[in-house]
Amino acid sequence: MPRRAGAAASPGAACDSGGAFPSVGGWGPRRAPRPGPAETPRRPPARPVPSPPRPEPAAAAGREAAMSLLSALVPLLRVYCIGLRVILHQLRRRFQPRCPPASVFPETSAQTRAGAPSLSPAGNSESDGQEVVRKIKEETLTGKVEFLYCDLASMKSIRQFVQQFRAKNCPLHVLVNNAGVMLVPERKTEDGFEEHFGLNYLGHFLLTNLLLDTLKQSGTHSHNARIITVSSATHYVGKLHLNDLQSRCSYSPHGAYAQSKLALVLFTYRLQHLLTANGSHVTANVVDPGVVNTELYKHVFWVVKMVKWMTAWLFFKTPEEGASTTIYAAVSPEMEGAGGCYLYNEERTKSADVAYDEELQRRLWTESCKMVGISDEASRLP
Ligand SMILES: NC(=O)c1ccc[n+]([C@@H]2O[C@H](COP(=O)([O-])OP(=O)(O)OC[C@H]3O[C@@H](n4cnc5c(N)ncnc54)[C@H](O)[C@@H]3O)[C@@H](O)[C@H]2O)c1
Repeated sequence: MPRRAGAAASPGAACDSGGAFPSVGGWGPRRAPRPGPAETPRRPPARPVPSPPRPEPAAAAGREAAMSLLSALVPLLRVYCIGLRVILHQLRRRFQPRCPPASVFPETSAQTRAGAPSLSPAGNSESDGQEVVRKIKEETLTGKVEFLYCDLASMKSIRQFVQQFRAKNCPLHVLVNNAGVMLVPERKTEDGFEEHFGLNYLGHFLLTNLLLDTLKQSGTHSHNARIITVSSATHYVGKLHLNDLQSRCSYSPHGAYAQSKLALVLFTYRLQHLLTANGSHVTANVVDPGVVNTELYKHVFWVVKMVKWMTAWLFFKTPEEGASTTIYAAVSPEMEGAGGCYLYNEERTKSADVAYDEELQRRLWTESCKMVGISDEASRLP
């Protein structure tokens, strides 16, 4: 700072001094030689230009620390506020008399028990994946379940997964973009992206785009292929910083998580727009599971962890309850042909206003294509 202030003052002083520092090089206008002392016309002495007050280094550092604290605190409070609102809503619903959610998924159970669809749970943990495969096989008596490794924090791994999947020549009727991390400390993915943005958003952006041809070939007029992307209520308080998507200027884990979830909503709406413009038999919807008792909270502050541990049975949804809207979006006959919806508690609802901003959707899409290295063919479409 002091250097900048000094640098700014010098040229001004030079100009005002009426040639105290005459131009000698080629850049400034040539001037007549300076008159000698006898001929010097009487001019009032040049007034020194007051340089801007220099901030004390300690004060500046203090102000900077306060600003960065504030930029971490605001997203934190916003995320906790929206979390509390969702919890209160869940609690009210829990004690409301409702019809049992019985026959929402008759198709699924029939299909899976008959062994019709094959499933490819994908993830970055071989042991967890094999456990999922074992459970599905146990419950559905179908052998067509195979775990495929895919690390969504690595563009290379995503490309390898897609290659492996395509080599199987299987149709793809439902793609669920579910993986996510929350409130991780500031760190980068293998490709150098901020982890929330890189994994939660860009990973799914690339995966979906690479699988789009297979999805288009699998969907039909009466049975559209479906893309379901799991977002979160935190998107309502998210801010998309198009000029700083990697949170380089200031990092807040809460802000970064909320931004990644808002990006997923913007992405889904843009994707649906492009699919419709293309006449594809594929739909894209976005799901908010609510506040669910899962491993997602492993990076929260220990006090919050304690509170969660004591109260989750009352305030949080079980993983099964949390998954129900995703399953509804994936198989419900009511959702056949419906795209561009934000679903919460198995109902269509409104997402944040900013998510409907088509210009923002378009700009994010273009930027994302550049980041993951795919061509933005959509840029030619309206
Ligand atoms: N739990 C909640 O309260 C809540 C609320 C809103 C939204 N969500 C969203 O629901 C989704 C599922 O989260 P969850 O609550 O089941 O949490 P979870 O931690 O139990 O599950 C996250 C999943 O993501 C997978 N994953 C993490 N990193 C990965 C990587 N690099 N590559 C591939 N897979 C990876 C994990 O293996 C795990 O299966 C997330 O997108 C999350 O943001 C959860």
